[in-house]
Amino acid sequence: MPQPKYRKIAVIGYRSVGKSSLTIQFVEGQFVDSYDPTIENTFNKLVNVRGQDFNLQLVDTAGQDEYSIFPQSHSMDIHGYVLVYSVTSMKSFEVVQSLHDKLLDMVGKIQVPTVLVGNKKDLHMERVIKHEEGKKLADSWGAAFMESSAKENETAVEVFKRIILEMEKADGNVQQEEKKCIVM
Ligand SMILES: Nc1nc2c(ncn2[C@@H]2O[C@H](COP(=O)(O)OP(=O)(O)OP(=O)(O)O)[C@@H](O)[C@H]2O)c(=O)[nH]1
Repeated sequence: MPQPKYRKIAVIGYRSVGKSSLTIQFVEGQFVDSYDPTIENTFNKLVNVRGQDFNLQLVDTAGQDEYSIFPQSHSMDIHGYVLVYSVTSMKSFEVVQSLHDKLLDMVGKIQVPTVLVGNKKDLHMERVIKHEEGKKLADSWGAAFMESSAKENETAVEVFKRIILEMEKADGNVQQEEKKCIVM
């Protein structure tokens, strides 16, 4: 049995987009309806993807805006990034673009393993960002894209499995052929 791989993941985005809710849904399997702004929380979870155990450390970061100074700690020892916006908030979509730019500047690379997530997809009536817009942005970054609802366990799990696959790809552990059709 291979040893578990330790991977540290930062969850980043504008305020109130659902970073904590997605992380808690994944780690604890529950949705918390109340809003309690995060300073920073760390969670650990062991997951198995394709027969490999991953010992994940998830850093749920404080909400940022385009004026925030991107904390240096968010670029150190991090293997993958979950960048979150809310499909109900144009502001959060703009902010996630600025955060991505700052992130690349900080790590000094042109690409890092990233999943762009459009959260709150359950709020159909309040949607202002189309699926295609999110996908286009992620494509321009060379990142994976998905929409989620922190109310559903399934999509929260998918977000974190997707970032594991992105990190594995970056490490050369996913065959080219598999990239076209990713089976979870
Ligand atoms: N309907 C719906 N509400 C959500 C979803 N995700 C989060 N919320 C709600 O949105 C509010 C903010 O969620 P949080 O998870 O605290 O957001 P956050 O991004 O961690 O916020 P900060 O700590 O300020 O950065 C809470 O009231 C959540 O219950 C979702 O997918 N659907």
